[in-house]
Amino acid sequence: MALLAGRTVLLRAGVRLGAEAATRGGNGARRFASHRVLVEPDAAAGIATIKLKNPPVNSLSLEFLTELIICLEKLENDKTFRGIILTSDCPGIFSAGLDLREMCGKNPAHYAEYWRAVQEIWLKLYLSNMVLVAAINGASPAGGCLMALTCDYRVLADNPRYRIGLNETLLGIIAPFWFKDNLVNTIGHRAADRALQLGLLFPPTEALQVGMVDQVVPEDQIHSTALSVMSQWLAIPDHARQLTKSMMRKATADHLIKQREADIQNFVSFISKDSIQKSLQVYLEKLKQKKH
Ligand SMILES: CCCCC/C=C\C/C=C\C=C\CC(=O)SCCNC(=O)CCNC(=O)[C@H](O)C(C)(C)COP(=O)(O)OP(=O)(O)OC[C@H]1O[C@@H](n2cnc3c(N)ncnc32)[C@H](O)[C@@H]1OP(=O)(O)O
Repeated sequence: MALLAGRTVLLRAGVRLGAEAATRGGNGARRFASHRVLVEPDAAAGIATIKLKNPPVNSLSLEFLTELIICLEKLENDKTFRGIILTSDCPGIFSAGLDLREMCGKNPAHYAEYWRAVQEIWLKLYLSNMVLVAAINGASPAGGCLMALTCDYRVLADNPRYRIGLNETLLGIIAPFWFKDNLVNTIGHRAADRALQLGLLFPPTEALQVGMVDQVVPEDQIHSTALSVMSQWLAIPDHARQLTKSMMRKATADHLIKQREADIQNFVSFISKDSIQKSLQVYLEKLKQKKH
């Protein structure tokens, strides 16, 4: 069982926490990994590196999101850790965003369950008491970008194929208001207005210019840079940093929390429309045919 938004929910079949590996790392810290979320703890430094491993593209399926939510809950409750580095184990891809197959051809109850999990991961990451550094080592569209935007600092590997942004309009869908709020808080209103309407995916140089990421570094330096940024952030006393983070983020998170059920209903009715289903299917088909 896992706690989702204060409710205890049964994990769907297939998400078997019993299948977790729990071993001790070299420094004595407990190392745990589910199928798709690898955690590399450095207890001495108080840092855990989370590696997303849902090949081929780290799309955020319901099962993957559920594993990630559980992993974050565990880390948040473990006083050993003060910081998380969020990165990918899939070469060239940070995350392809929400799993389009969860939003196509399913029933309203499924859409509602899925959307609640999407809200939950965002709230968990955005309101985390820990320092979150995104080491973005691959393409990061839509929901992948959103995950990075929840972090306190973003380092992007310098590769023109690693584009980042909220490209929802290109799929014929709309970024929800809380995706938009998170983006506005990061790059400002004018840049967000343009980026959202055009569904812009920024290559590294432009992402840095617009403020979507804080640093662009050669690919082989991404982890060392994330570690050095982390040590700078961890030098700040936790209570002062955490209260400041909460002061900066609470209003944005409360905006969603207050409208959570209405947001789920909006999503379900929007995504169930025939025209939206058609757009998503066409987009998925294009992705599949790209290779042929
Ligand atoms: C008024 C009320 C409003 C309420 C709100 C309403 C709506 C909001 C709803 C939703 C918001 C959604 C946000 C999202 O995150 S949507 C997802 C957007 N993601 C993308 O556009 C990325 C698509 N993928 C890519 O561009 C490329 O795959 C990528 C650059 C990531 C990697 O390229 P690469 O060439 O390496 O790999 P591919 O060959 O393209 O893909 C391999 C394999 O994976 C499948 N796939 C890719 N992305 C997804 C995905 N997001 N979901 C599911 N599956 C994906 C792809 O089809 C290939 O499959 P196969 O051919 O091997 O079977």
